[in-house]
Amino acid sequence: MPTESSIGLSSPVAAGPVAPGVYCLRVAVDVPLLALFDYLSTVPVEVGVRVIVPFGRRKVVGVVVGLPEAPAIDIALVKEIDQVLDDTPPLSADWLRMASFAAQYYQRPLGEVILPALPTALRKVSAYQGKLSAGGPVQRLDNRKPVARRDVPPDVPPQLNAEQAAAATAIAALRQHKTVMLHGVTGSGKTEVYLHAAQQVLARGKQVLFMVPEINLTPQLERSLRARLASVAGSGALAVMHSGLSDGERLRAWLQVQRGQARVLLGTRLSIFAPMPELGMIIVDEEHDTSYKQQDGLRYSARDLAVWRGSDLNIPVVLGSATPSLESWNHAQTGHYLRYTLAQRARDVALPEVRLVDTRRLALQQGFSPQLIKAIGERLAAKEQALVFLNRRGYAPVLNCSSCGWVSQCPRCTAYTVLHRAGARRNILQCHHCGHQARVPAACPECGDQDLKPMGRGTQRVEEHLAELFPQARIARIDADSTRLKGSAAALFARIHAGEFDLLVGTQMVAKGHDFANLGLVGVLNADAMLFAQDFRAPERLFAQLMQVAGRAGRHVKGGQVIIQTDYPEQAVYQALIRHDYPGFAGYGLDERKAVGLPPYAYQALLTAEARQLAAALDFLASARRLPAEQATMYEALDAITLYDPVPLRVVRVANVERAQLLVESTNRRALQQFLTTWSAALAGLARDFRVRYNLEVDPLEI
Ligand SMILES: Nc1ncnc2c1ncn2[C@@H]1O[C@H](COP(=O)(O)OP(=O)(O)OP(=O)(O)O)[C@@H](O)[C@H]1O
Ligand SMILES: [Zn+2]
Repeated sequence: MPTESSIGLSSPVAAGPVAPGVYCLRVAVDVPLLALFDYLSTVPVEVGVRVIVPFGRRKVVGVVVGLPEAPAIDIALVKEIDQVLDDTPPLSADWLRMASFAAQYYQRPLGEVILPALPTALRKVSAYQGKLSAGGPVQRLDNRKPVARRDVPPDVPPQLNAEQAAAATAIAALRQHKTVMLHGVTGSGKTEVYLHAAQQVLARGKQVLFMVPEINLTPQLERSLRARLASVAGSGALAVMHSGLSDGERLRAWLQVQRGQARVLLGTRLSIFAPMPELGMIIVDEEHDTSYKQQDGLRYSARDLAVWRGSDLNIPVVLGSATPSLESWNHAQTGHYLRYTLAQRARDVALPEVRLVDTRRLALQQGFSPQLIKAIGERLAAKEQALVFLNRRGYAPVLNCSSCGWVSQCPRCTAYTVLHRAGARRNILQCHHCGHQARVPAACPECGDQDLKPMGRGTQRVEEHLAELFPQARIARIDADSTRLKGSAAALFARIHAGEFDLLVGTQMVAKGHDFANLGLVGVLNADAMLFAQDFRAPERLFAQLMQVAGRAGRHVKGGQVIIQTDYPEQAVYQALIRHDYPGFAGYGLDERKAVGLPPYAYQALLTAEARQLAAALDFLASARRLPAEQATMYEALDAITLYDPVPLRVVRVANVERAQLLVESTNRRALQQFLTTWSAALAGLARDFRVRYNLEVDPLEI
């Protein structure tokens, strides 16, 4: 019973019964390919309502997306729905428009967009039927005692400086859609600008969606938001949504915003799909951050969807960053986005001095230059905190036999295994690609020599060195390993902010957003690793990362300093950093992209195939590449499209699966979209023939 159209919503107005007392519903369910199916109902049901329907031998939850006059197939074959779920308001027309746009743009069936966006309980048959369902998840939640109110005493907002005031006033004055880029150097007080603009939107009775890249940024921000917004919108006006919530917490937040009880939603990328009936503004903080891109399932960019949703709802969207993505910067340069600049730090402090230490001719002590060691010592003596940044977790990236050259390798991946300290005396080898773990061999598996040595260093080893160098210092390590448990990142950051540590060692987790009050020095180790990465966005990302981490220094204390150790001090990235020159770096980057026709001057899609054997993946891609020339409908669009040769991924094998990719490019976004729609429809059948798994990613961030 699949219908003809796989996407596209029909009119929400009931078409009237197909027979007396019988209504036809078009329902989206979470299955691949044709995700819309027709059902009959004996009661009229609105578009946007969830229903339980029979599907094959199962029952599933679906969402009504259309009310056709007649089913697309023989009515005798059409089944009846099982149950109407009316314990939440229907998904609104604008919400469904966004889902439909995302489905079209990212080449996914509508049902695979709509249903995964809902809290689990709202899309689970067992939550509604069976012994334990007790009136359904919404009623169960509503029956429980209300949540403890988390009142935070109101704070006194600082007097905005002139740049902040200009930006906040201009943003708050917008009464229709405009995308505003708030380009503010690190510590320039972008948060205050958001808060002031948001307050005014709330005062007009609207809701605000405030997006941040990562969960570990939310506690600090959550507190300021509660403190600041209580007076305008009442306490309890804030809901928080991120992937670290339990199913119940997520459902609660969803209902609070959908019912309009919560006026502000603070959330990570998934919050772009929150139902907000009175949405009046969307704020995307650190808009350049790659966490806004979902990396599996529907591979959407929450930032891009935010701009789309804002335009669809005709409301302003604010994109804030010290280092905007080149895509967004380009829009600002061409006048497509409004731009406000905060060039000064908000407090009475200057941007930190950035110093490059040329490590080519230096004797390093366990990876540290004498300059960095001296600088750390001085900060500690002055009772300030210092941070050592190294974007590599574990003890050492590889274990090596010094007599035969053996290196520790993952048996399932084309990658080294990383040496980790798993306890006081216990070391393990761990693969960062598939999670595979192995004991550390007592002797070299190749030659039997016992002299196995860790090569290079990760955060654990740096922590160990620092403890030797500065035995008095209280050291905290912040990386994915030290913050694995739920809530532990928030707890660790709380202790750091409370001044319980003198020295911090961390990966990019510490780089973002945090307003450290007592941090005077940032030291950067091994930044060069990213300098020569193949990905064309690597320099942009390195610059952003270093600028962000540098920006943690000297935010409240004077004389902040950043020391970057490098073998390539003359590189453009580093030279721009010394000058804090984002516009210069971005201008240079955009010129380069333009010269070779890369985004934002071209649009891309990436077809990735996975198979047991690389050859199968490559064969599939080669056939996929030939398809268009063989099919007349696709051939027409081909003029504007470039299909590159299929190539193996850099890390070819992960968990015994081999991977290859095919890049599709066009300077014409619409042509690319048209092409992808026809092409992706044909790919599914092809993949079945070749027995490969594949995914098609639009606007890929990594190639
Ligand atoms: N007008 C102001 N007067 C005094 N202090 C201010 C003012 N505005 C903001 N601040 C303070 O300045 C500090 C930096 O602000 P904030 O964290 O918002 O910077 P940011 O622009 O988000 O920086 P980053 O991009 O580095 O995260 C905070 O401690 C904030 O409380
Ligand atoms: Zn592995």
